[in-house]
Amino acid sequence: MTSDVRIKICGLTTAEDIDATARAGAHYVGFNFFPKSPRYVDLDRARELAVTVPVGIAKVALVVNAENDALDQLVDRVPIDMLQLHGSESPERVAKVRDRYGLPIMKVLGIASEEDVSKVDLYSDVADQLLLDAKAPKDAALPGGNGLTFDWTLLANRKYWTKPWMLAGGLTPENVAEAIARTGARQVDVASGVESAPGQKDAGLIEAFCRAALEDI
Ligand SMILES: O=C(O)c1ccccc1NCC(=O)[C@H](O)[C@H](O)COP(=O)(O)O
Repeated sequence: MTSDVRIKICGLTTAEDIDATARAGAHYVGFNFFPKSPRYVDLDRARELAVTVPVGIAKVALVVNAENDALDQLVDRVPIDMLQLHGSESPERVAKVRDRYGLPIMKVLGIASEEDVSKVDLYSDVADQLLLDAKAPKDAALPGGNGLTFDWTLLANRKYWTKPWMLAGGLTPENVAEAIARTGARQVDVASGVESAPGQKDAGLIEAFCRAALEDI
């Protein structure tokens, strides 16, 4: 028996990554357009990869506080299905991006406290999905993809949320089943937890992650 948990593998950079992710049964692939990331792909590379993604797997573009010019080029050149806003975009900015491109928006919230969790309400009317990730440390070079978990008990007393949400932050093949069981997440996202080195995806780890996430426990 497999569960109905949906899986996003983020920061794919090669054709082999796409192949491994599709074979493992993931539901979303993420392309990272943050230039400082070890997972960064430029528009040409992203386009080459995106056109090979099997139908039925959603192609997500991860951007950080991107301006319209950059988003215009991205959306024009790369056939994506969803935008992941991973910066400090306000609810107003999220609404504007959604209106301008007509694409579903996944807004990321960095979580380290109850107050951070309460921000879900601020974005529920303007985002199509929310991604709850560990808040990056103040001195971190990257706003995400740091392999850090957050305190999952912060999600225990949440009220009913109206939009689908995804759990991220430090997930691995070893802890993803526990994370799902403890938080009730129906969607999970991983970047560094399925890599052999920063930015290098490992097909065996992708397979193990998906198997563990889809296992009914
Ligand atoms: O992965 C990156 O390099 C990155 C850079 C800038 C912003 C976000 C980034 N990753 C975001 C993701 O979607 C990750 O999957 C998420 O933060 C969880 O990362 P990890 O803890 O490494 O699984």
